[in-house]
Amino acid sequence: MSGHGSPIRMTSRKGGPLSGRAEVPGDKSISHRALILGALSVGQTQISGLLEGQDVLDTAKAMRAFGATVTRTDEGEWTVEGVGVGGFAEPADVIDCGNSGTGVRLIMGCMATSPITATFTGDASLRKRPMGRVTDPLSLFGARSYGRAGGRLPMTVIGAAEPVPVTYTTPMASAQVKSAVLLAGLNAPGQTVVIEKTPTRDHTERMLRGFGAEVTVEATPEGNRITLTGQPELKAQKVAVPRDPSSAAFPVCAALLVPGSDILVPGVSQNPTRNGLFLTLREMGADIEFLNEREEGGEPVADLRVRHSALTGIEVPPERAASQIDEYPVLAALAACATGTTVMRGVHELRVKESDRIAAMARGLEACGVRVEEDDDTLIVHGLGADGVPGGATVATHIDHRIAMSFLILGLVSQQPISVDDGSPIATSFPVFEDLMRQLGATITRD
Ligand SMILES: O=C(O)C1=C[C@@H](OP(=O)(O)O)[C@@H](O)[C@H](O)C1
Ligand SMILES: C=C(OP(=O)(O)O)C(=O)O
Repeated sequence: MSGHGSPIRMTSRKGGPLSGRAEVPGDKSISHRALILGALSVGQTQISGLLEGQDVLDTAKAMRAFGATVTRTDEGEWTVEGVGVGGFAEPADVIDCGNSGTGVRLIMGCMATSPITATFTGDASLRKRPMGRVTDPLSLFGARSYGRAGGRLPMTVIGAAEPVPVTYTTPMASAQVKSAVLLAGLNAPGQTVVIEKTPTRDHTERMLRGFGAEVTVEATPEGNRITLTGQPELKAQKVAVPRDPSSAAFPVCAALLVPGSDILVPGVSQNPTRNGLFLTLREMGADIEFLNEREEGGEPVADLRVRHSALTGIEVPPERAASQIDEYPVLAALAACATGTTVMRGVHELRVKESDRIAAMARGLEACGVRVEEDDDTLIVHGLGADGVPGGATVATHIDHRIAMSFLILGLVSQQPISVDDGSPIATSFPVFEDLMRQLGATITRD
């Protein structure tokens, strides 16, 4: 049974300014996709800068179970010897995707149009998350699935022996759903179409093109219409993974909050489907310079110079939600130290992440002395100003890496230290978080 190791209680407290370079690891979304598309290609894909977080390591293990050869060199490069589109073997055992929604949903997509059966599970957090959002469209290709009530893991997917192509409008803004449909479409004859009302991260489309698939994107009144031509031969590639903007968010917000700080965060992806937080922070008054803007691995990147700033609460435009969806927890923590109120609407999707992130942030902030309001789709944080957050609480993280990191950042400026009951899930996305923050000068300890 998939588990979750012993809890690691962690505490952060006030200290001096942060300075230096924060070299955050590779992008998690791109890392999953590089392994998956490598496995679906012919030849040897070479990946540099892969995020070696547990979520991605679980995807690497899954790709081996479907027949790909995945290896790591001593220099930290990864290679994937692929089996080609339609070449997946039936795994001999249950596929355990750990804590990763991206891993399980994308992998379900890419096996659903092959005549094989696979059973998926995950940790206690992933087993609570809805899978119907991917198995519903996968059934249109001819796949069948059997899971627990509410479309929960463990779940068995029986791939379609004679898949048909699909046209599907995603009912929620989700790159995981979009990607699952496109990956399933790879092994269906003809054209598979995904229509999304709100644009979501486009790494699957970019990388599919990079591996040789034909993918077109057309803006229509209904939203983006993405068309994939099925059964291409994907060719192995060299992939350079840019640094993860969702991980960069933590040192960036820490530097904005801690007086006197001045840090450089190099090589961070600035893909417009991912950069919402940086726009929001600037509107709040953040001093962030975007230096040396360039292209790396098919993605726009920049070096961010971030200095301590006085911040003001804002109303975050709801149409920006998809482009900063994973950054709301740390934004909520930062908003607690702004002057005035920060209103975050259109954020219902946060309720079905590793935890219910609206509830987890609201309860944690309240425990730290911050007034919040929430409804199904909204989180409102009443800022207490730069030195105003009392802290002095232990916050429940609910097996959610981003909740843990967000409160450890808040503890760097609250009047009393803040503890999290379990920092172990941080290793799913940002295994070097503690070391990196300590090197910048932050005081974060394991109790
Ligand atoms: O496709 C991806 O790589 C991701 C999509 C997002 O999830 P949704 O598709 O559920 O919005 C995001 O929250 C997740 O961290 C990564
Ligand atoms: C939501 C996240 O990941 P996933 O859905 O892949 O578990 C995240 O990393 O914040």
